[in-house]
Amino acid sequence: DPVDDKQALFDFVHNISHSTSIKWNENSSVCKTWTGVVCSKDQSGVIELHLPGAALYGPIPPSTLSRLSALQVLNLSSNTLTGPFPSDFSKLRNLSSLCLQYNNFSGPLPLDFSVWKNLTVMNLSNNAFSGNIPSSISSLTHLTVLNLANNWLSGEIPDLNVPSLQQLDLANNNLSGNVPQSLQKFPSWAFSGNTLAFLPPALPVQPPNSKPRKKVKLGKHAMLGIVIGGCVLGFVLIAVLMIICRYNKKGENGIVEKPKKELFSKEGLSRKHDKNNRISFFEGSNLAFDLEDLLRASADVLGKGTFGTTYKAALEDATTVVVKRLKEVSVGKKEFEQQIEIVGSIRHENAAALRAYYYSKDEKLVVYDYYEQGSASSLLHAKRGEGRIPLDWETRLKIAIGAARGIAHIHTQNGGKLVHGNIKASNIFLNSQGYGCVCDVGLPTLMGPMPPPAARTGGYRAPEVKDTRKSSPASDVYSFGVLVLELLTGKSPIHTIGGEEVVHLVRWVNSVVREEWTAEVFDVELLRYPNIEEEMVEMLQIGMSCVARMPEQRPNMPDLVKRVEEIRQVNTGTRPSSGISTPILNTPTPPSETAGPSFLPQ
Ligand SMILES: Nc1ncnc2c1ncn2[C@@H]1O[C@H](COP(=O)(O)OP(=O)(O)OP(=O)(O)O)[C@@H](O)[C@H]1O
Repeated sequence: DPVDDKQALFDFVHNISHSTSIKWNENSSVCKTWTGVVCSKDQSGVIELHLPGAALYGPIPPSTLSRLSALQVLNLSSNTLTGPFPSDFSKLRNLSSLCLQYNNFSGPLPLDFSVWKNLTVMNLSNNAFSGNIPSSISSLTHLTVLNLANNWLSGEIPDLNVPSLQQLDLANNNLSGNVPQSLQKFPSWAFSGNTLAFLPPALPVQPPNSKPRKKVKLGKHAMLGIVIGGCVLGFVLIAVLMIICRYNKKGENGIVEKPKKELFSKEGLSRKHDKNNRISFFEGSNLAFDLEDLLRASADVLGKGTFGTTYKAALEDATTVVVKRLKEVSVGKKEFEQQIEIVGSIRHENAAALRAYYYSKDEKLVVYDYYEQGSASSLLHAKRGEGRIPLDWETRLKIAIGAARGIAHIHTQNGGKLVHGNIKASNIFLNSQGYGCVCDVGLPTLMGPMPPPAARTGGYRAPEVKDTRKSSPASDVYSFGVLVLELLTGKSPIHTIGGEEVVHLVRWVNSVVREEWTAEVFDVELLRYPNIEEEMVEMLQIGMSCVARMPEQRPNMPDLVKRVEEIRQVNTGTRPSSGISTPILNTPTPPSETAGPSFLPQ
């Protein structure tokens, strides 16, 4: 056994609060029996340490793990580790994979990443790291995965020109400025939840003429020509300026309008619109503007989704709306209008009202109210770590109840033929009563065939759905189930664990429940609320029934509404007084998914 490494691990585990599942016996072989420890072939040193979800709590004791000089893989994800990034990790020169996601680390990232020359996977997401992204990351020439999402990182993104990089996620930070050219190849969701611009490459600056210029003597005629030419140009410029000033004067009062930030036009919203095409408003929308107003509105990009770019637009009359610029609309104008009329007529407190639309050859726009509090996704995942306001159980319950009611209502529309087709946490907002409210109804039917499940939507999409246009009520139920599991676990439908390993939330929940570690599935943020154990377990059972592999085994929406509404009523007054004990439920695994990885090695 590597004696020094064994001692280092011992010092670590004795100085940190941890779960009882770490069974490290001093008298047994560290290489053969210690949970989560992997040694080199010749057993001369510990090369991997995997302790995800091991209830590690507090700062990493200094001079413990940093003594594992041969360590290559360190996975301490999904714990409650706090404090700054451990500075002594700089001694772990052989690290190739560093996974500290889903903890409460805070403070700046280390300045000098060049010490970890072999690093290929780095996941520091879902912490409270702040400050800038260090440019020294570009010295990591083997880096393939970089995930810094859901932190408090700010400032500009340095030009991380790492050719080996294959996966990048910087979403939900406070980053600003332009996305460097070298990173624009990554999908836009990797940058969402920041204030970033995707600017085209700057035009190359003409190199100064290397040849020494010859001094040319100008003759008298040439000088006269230049003076006259200069005067004419001056007059033209003054005339143009006067015309511009006149044009900008408003009415009689002579006030010149302030220049506006016309992001729509900058982003390329076509000005070649057909004069005959007007924005059509739906009943009760209280909005009145035309395309010109929209073009003049100052707009911020909220994100780029499956259907196009979404903008938050502030109109001149101080109204704020959300405008989706749909790309790849495959249906013609008539079909578009028929479909959009169905969606636009929906009025339900749990379905976001479609306020207006615009259809022309070049542009297709849909307009919604702006939901200030953000989506269930941002409430759940943004800014994990210190300084975050946790999403309480009451709100999660209300999100699920509202979403269920909204989806159930959608399924009754158009003679029972309407489906949502894209239920996901980023499409659920909070209505004025704090209940879930479903947005983006029916958009998939307007689009061309969508590509096979991309990482961002795949986690919500029912296994039988190969093309988003072919969604069904049962596939909406599946997506709702994933949303429920996301609300319970605080984890995204697809996330990485151990860096290289992609985890499907549905499989993970199934495997944890099967292993009788049910309490481990719940979001640590929920553990602070007393007496909600039974409610969470009920919700878990609901979520798991929705994600059954076979569509016919899933419940229908009206039944689901009843079940989620009953969670509170049933448990009122009968809730246990204690916290969570393990195991609290031993549910037989539904025949839905194959087993996936669990958080702790057995
Ligand atoms: N009405 C709205 N009010 C506030 N934020 C919104 C609104 N509609 C969308 N957003 C936010 O804007 C961002 C981009 O939305 P968009 O719908 O384009 O993409 P998405 O939800 O990430 O994916 P998808 O296109 O598959 O729905 C998301 O963060 C979303 O939550």
